[in-house]
Amino acid sequence: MAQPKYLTGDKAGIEEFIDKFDAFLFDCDGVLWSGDHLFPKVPEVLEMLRSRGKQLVFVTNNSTKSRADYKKKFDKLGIPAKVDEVFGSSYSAAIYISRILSLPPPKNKVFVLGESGIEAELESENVPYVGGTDPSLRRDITPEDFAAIADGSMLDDDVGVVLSGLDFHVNYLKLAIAFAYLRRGAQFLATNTDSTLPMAHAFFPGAGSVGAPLVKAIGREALALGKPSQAMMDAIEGKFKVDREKTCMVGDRLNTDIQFGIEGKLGGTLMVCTGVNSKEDILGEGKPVVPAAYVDSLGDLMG
Ligand SMILES: O=C(O)[C@H](O)[C@H](O)COP(=O)(O)O
Repeated sequence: MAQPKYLTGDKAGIEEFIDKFDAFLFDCDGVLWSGDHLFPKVPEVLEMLRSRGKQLVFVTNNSTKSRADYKKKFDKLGIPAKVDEVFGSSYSAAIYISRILSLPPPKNKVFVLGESGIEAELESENVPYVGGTDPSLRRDITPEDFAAIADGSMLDDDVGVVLSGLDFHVNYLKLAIAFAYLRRGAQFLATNTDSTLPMAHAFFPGAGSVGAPLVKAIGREALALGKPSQAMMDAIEGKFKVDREKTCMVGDRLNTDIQFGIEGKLGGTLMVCTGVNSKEDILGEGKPVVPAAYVDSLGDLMG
């Protein structure tokens, strides 16, 4: 497998690389920022690409925020972006449920293991849901709960899907309810299955780690609708009409972002080393996923 091209400090190489593409799909956590800490020169890079007529799409697996929430974050961090340029895993899951799965109402209700970003995107697609940020579920399970889950009186007969995402309020009660729906035959979906969440320049359990207890209990994986799922790439191509050959995926995580671009047969992939993976993960023989090029940090594209 060809070695990736190192572009940091290579002005001519950067120009040549950028000129190959009309569109850039940007991962967010680990590429643009860590939490609320913007990496150096990110606004300048995005502005430079826009000034050269490039189409930008922000493709994030972080299901805690809706597109509107991300637009607020971009504004707060001084990043020029339009809400329609954001395509998150919650939106991808909502589109899949409403337009692809499209279970016949009323059996299309979703039990959410996740935050308000998922709820907002389900609402944007008129998909009914329960669970999520419901405060009545943020408590210890009781003997009465065990009985009511077991006899079904606590469950909603219209729930046909369990959607698992990054949930900062996960607890045994919510897992027990989700598990009960899965045992009743509900479809098992995940916004994404990232093992870790890059935050505050460190790593924390990711969406995949939050949903792992359900995978263990039910004995099967969820269908993930975030990167590297090609259902997400197809939805992005359909919405933004990008030419895959002239599109580049920019990411920090090999097994989601870069794999997403390679499996999507995009014209190129660029890894930045400010997030999950580092250059040691892509240099040398026998590496499973290798980007076309890499830089130390996104700001290096300013040459
Ligand atoms: O655990 C997660 O959900 C992910 O680590 C996180 O949200 C990834 O976000 P992205 O890097 O795709 O913006």
